[in-house]
Parts: sequence; C-alpha cells; structure tokens
Amino acid sequence: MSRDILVVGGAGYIGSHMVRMLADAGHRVTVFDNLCRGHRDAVGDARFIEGDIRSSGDLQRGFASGRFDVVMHFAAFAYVGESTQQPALYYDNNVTGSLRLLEAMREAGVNRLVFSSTCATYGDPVELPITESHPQRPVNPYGATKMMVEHALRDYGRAYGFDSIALRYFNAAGCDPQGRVGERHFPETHLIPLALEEALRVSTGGDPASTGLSIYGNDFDTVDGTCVRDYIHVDDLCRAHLLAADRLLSGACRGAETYNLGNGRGFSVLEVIAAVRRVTGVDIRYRMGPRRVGDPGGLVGSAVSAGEVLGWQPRIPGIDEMVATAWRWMLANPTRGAHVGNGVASMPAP
Ligand SMILES: NC(=O)c1ccc[n+]([C@@H]2O[C@H](COP(=O)([O-])OP(=O)(O)OC[C@H]3O[C@@H](n4cnc5c(N)ncnc54)[C@H](O)[C@@H]3O)[C@@H](O)[C@H]2O)c1
Ligand SMILES: O=c1ccn([C@@H]2O[C@H](COP(=O)(O)OP(=O)(O)O[C@H]3O[C@H](CO)[C@@H](O)[C@H](O)[C@H]3O)[C@@H](O)[C@H]2O)c(=O)[nH]1
Repeated sequence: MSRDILVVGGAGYIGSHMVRMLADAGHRVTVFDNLCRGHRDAVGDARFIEGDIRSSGDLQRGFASGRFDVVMHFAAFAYVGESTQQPALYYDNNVTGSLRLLEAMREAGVNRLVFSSTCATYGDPVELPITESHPQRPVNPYGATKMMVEHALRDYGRAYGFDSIALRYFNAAGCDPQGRVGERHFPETHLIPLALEEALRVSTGGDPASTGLSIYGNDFDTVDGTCVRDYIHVDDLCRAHLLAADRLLSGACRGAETYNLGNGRGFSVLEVIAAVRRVTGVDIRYRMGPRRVGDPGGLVGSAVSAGEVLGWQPRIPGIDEMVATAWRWMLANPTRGAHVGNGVASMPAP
C-alpha cells in the first residue's frame, strides 16, 4: 500500500538511498533537509522542502504541506571526531533539532517515527557482540546526543502515545548497487570512501606527494591492533527502515522500540584496507597515526532482534561486495558531485 513518508535529512548519504528505495516501493516521498551536509540533486524527483529541524517555523511549514503516515529522521551531524571538538554543534543540531521535530510532529498529529540511532550510544563494549540490552555509556558527544533522543522517544511513547523505532546502525557502507546515488561528504572522514579516494588518486596518477591514508591507532585490543567495526550496506539499512515503517503502520509497535542493525561480523581498519586493495586492484598506501579521540576499539553488533521482530536480514553482508558498490559509484562519479557539494563544518542559526 502506498504511503506518505516524510524523510528528514533525505538529501544526505543514507537518506538519499532511502528516498530511492521508498520511491521504488511505490511510496509518496517528501524530503525535508537544510542541505547543510546534503545535496539537492541527491533527492531526485521526490518533493523537496528546504528547512532546518531546529526551526519550529520551518517544521510547521513542512507539516502543513501534507499528511504524513510516517516520519523517517536521518538529519543530524554524525562524525565522532568532530563531535569531540565541537560538542555544542552536536547537542544543538542532534538534540535540540530532534526535540523540535518531535514537537512539530505532535502538533501535526503525526505519531510514527523511525529514528537513525547508532552503536556509538554503547561506548566501549563490555561484551561482544553487542545486543540492545548492552549498557549505553557513550564515549563521545555524538553518541551521547543520539542516546538522549532515544530517551526522549521512550518518554514520548509513555506519555503521548508516540510510537517510534530507533535503529542503532553500526557502520554504514557502500552505495546504491544501481549507481543512482552515493556517499558525498565534503570533507570525507569515513574510512571506506577515504581509502577508495586514495585508490582513485593512485590509479589516475594524481598527487604523488599525498601521504595516503592515516590509520587512527594500532594499539587497540583487537585482532591486529587497529579498530574493528561492523560494516553494514546502506541498502540493508534502508530495507530495515521499510520494515520498521510497516511495523509502525500495523500498530504492532506501541511506544519506543530499538533494534541494532549490523552484520555481526567485524573488520579491522587493516582488513578494510585489504578489501579495498582486492576490489580496486590498487596498492594504496597508509601510515600509522595516533588514536582519534572518542573511538572505541571494537564494535560488533548482534541484530538477532531485528531479524526476529522486523524480519530483517542483511542481503549484502560481504565487505568486498559493499566496497565494490562504493567503488563503482566513485569510478562513475570521480568528483562525487563536488561542484554542487557543500559539507560546511558549521552552520548558521536557523
Ligand atoms: N553513516 C553512518 O555510518 C551512520 C551510522 C550510524 C548512524 N548514522 C545516522 O544516520 C543518519 C544519516 O547519516 P548520514 O551518514 O547519511 O549523514 P549525512 O550527513 O550524509 O546526512 C544527514 C542529512 O541531514 C541534513 N541535516 C543535518 N542537520 C540538519 C538540520 N538541522 N535540518 C535539516 N536537515 C539537516 C544534512 O543536510 C544531510 O542531508 C544520521 O542521523 C547519523 O547519525 C549514520
Ligand atoms: O582516515 C581514517 C578514518 C577512519 N579510521 C578508522 O576507521 C574506523 C571507521 O571510522 P569512520 O568511517 O570514520 O566511522 P566511525 O567513526 O566508526 O563512525 C561511523 O559509524 C558510527 C557507528 O559505528 C556512526 O554512528 C557514525 O555516524 C559514522 O560516522 C574507525 O575505527 C576509525 O578510527 C581510520 O583509521 N582512518
């Protein structure tokens, strides 16, 4: 059945993949985004409202423009490192912005939300794989902001009959296998696209003075000392959102629920670089650098609950396949649309 879905932050990396998947599934999609880190052309043919979630006025305008069955909320700042340097930016955008969105939803009588949460809410794991009941003790401001929104969702569920599903993603990776959208962060901070940029640079004979990729620490208690993360394909994440929306619409979710989304398998930074070498055939260079503040050593998730309750299973679990989808997109879009990019490090008040 076709539904009206509001995708907040739909011009960003994961959001733009979601927009494609919703449209492919026959839903009517409206995107609300202030384009501070997203791209207007990533939204495709979907209806677009330019607005900031920190502005109640912008949100009222957005909700007045239609009736929405479900809201999917991707809008946030999402860099662990940046959050340790500029926490104010993160509390303002991720917490204040999300609270304004919840209030605007209440005012508009829309009470179904799928929220992008993160494994960064767990902090340093006390046991692996991490299940949803693992203690949440975030070790960086980014994780703290997402945990605060989860708490608000629980309280809204109890008090206001507000139904929500928070999906705690592990590390999003890859691009649309059909090559329609990709990952376009400026500057890029994520490991896989950075390694692929390096492969592209080497294979096209670019800047020989480049020092290559820096690995943030090799003294963690992991298989080879570098950080281990559970990478999950962006389309698998988006499919979980479709299933979560179905669950909300069926009335089966009452209050706030949370599910991990990961593959249950971790890869170290060195193993990711090895995968990038296999896929691209390029011997990319790297150097060992210091740890990045706020990085836990190993994060691997259990997504058993998402399987049991949502019926979700990853379809692209292999690291090489994930990397290959991102590499194909990068080869086809070597500048990643930088001419229409923005990606400013801060943004003005709404
Ligand atoms: N990328 C990952 O590995 C990952 C992992 C776990 C959770 N998440 C979460 O998933 C969501 C999407 O992540 P992403 O990697 O696609 O990020 P992204 O930066 O590519 O996309 C975020 C989008 O939100 C928009 N936005 C930001 N602040 C806004 C505001 N105040 N008002 C309106 N729009 C605003 C940006 O312009 C951008 O289009 C985030 O909430 C992030 O915390 C991401
Ligand atoms: O140049 C680099 C970039 C990253 N890393 C390491 O690679 C791993 C992955 O880093 P990155 O790709 O930056 O992702 P994370 O910092 O793990 O954060 C992502 O994944 C989180 C879930 O784990 C999400 O919540 C965040 O939004 C998302 O940015 C980490 O161990 C980093 O220390 C390096 O060694 N060198």
